[in-house]
Amino acid sequence: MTLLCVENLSKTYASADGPFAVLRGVSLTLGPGESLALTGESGSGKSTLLHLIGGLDRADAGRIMLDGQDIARLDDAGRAALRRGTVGVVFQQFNLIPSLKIADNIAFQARLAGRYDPAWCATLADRMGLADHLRKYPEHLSGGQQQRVAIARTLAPRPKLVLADEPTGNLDETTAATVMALLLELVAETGAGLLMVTHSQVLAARLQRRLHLRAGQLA
Ligand SMILES: Nc1ncnc2c1ncn2[C@@H]1O[C@H](COP(=O)(O)OP(=O)(O)OP(=O)(O)O)[C@@H](O)[C@H]1O
Repeated sequence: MTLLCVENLSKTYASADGPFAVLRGVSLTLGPGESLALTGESGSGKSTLLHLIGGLDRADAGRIMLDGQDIARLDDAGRAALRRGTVGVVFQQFNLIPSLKIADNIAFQARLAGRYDPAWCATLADRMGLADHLRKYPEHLSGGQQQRVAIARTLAPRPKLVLADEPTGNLDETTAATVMALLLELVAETGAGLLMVTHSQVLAARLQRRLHLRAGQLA
């Protein structure tokens, strides 16, 4: 089954100069285990598209089928369940919870989703090189370590689809490469689909497919 099917999606924002059509009939599909890079100039609507797919915002027209469900037809509880368990999101900002130790940050999303698996969380921490940091708080970790925590947290509930928005944009080149390699490796192992926004052609080339967003449409 197709994991994600986006059909003819449109989104218009109100601006001071009148309505601004960010997305104008965007369609794409993604299967389980597939990875897709989404590139496009700044302001081309990449983050908007990711937010719509993640159920964080609503489209004006078109349809998003995720895991066989039309997400526009879900009620609030259904959308919340989708955001917690089916879809995992990694942003450029790490968004860790400062008052929670690393172990609890990693487990947070999975616990919310009722899918906490201690052995899998331990594996993620291990693979991410975080095993020695589990009792620390986020402020005591480097940027690269914090982003690895954020990725582990996203993967902990075993989402079927991972949405990543410039996930290594805040890291230096070497750290970014390491973190990206881990992300790709673990996503591949879980069999999730990956849709990643990036400005980097080098990163985009590491994914199986690539789409470019221009003037609100995909090329
Ligand atoms: N909530 C909003 N209200 C009004 N306009 C918005 C809103 N969110 C985004 N926009 C506008 O929509 C356009 C697309 O924004 P978006 O963040 O999706 O672009 P992007 O391709 O992700 O850009 P970047 O690569 O710089 O992150 C921009 O012109 C932005 O100003």
